[in-house]
Amino acid sequence: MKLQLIAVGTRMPDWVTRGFEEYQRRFPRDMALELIEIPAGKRGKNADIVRILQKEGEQMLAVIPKGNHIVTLDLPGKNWTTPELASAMNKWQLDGRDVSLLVGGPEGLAPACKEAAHQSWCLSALTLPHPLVRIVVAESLYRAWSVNTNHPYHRE
Ligand SMILES: C[S@@+](CC[C@H](N)C(=O)[O-])C[C@H]1O[C@@H](n2cnc3c(N)ncnc32)[C@H](O)[C@@H]1O
Repeated sequence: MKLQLIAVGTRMPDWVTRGFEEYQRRFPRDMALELIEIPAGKRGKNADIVRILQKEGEQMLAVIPKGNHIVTLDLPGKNWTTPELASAMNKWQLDGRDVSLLVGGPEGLAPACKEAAHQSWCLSALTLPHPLVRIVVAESLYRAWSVNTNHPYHRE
């Protein structure tokens, strides 16, 4: 199974890139974590946010291979514990589809992305900055993988 993290925002600060790659490189070959960055629309003074969100959403959905299982990162989503995330990951693997995880930009995800989602995952009741979300997602997925494979990274 492949994991695809589709996130709005390019040109991340160095600490974000390094933080994400720190976890990305730990994934095994049979569960590689790919990052696809979607350029954020220009948010000028009179920007049409509805149109910008819609365009970001279209770009996100366009890079998802047909048949993938789609999980949005969203505040109304499910608050998974690590064992629950590990169990969800097990189900994804049994299901046999690749998984696309979607992280929105400053105003969140486009309605079309929310509609396309099969599952929604909430990391915390706090709104987190989108650059940080990609690091937390990578670490949490790696931890879930370590639970499922009895790797010593996760300790109860
Ligand atoms: C700055 S937030 C957007 C906030 C926006 N007001 C909203 O309601 O979605 C950017 C993205 O980070 C992700 N995100 C932020 N906090 C999150 C959380 N606690 N759980 C899951 N995803 C979160 C979501 O994908 C969101 O679209």
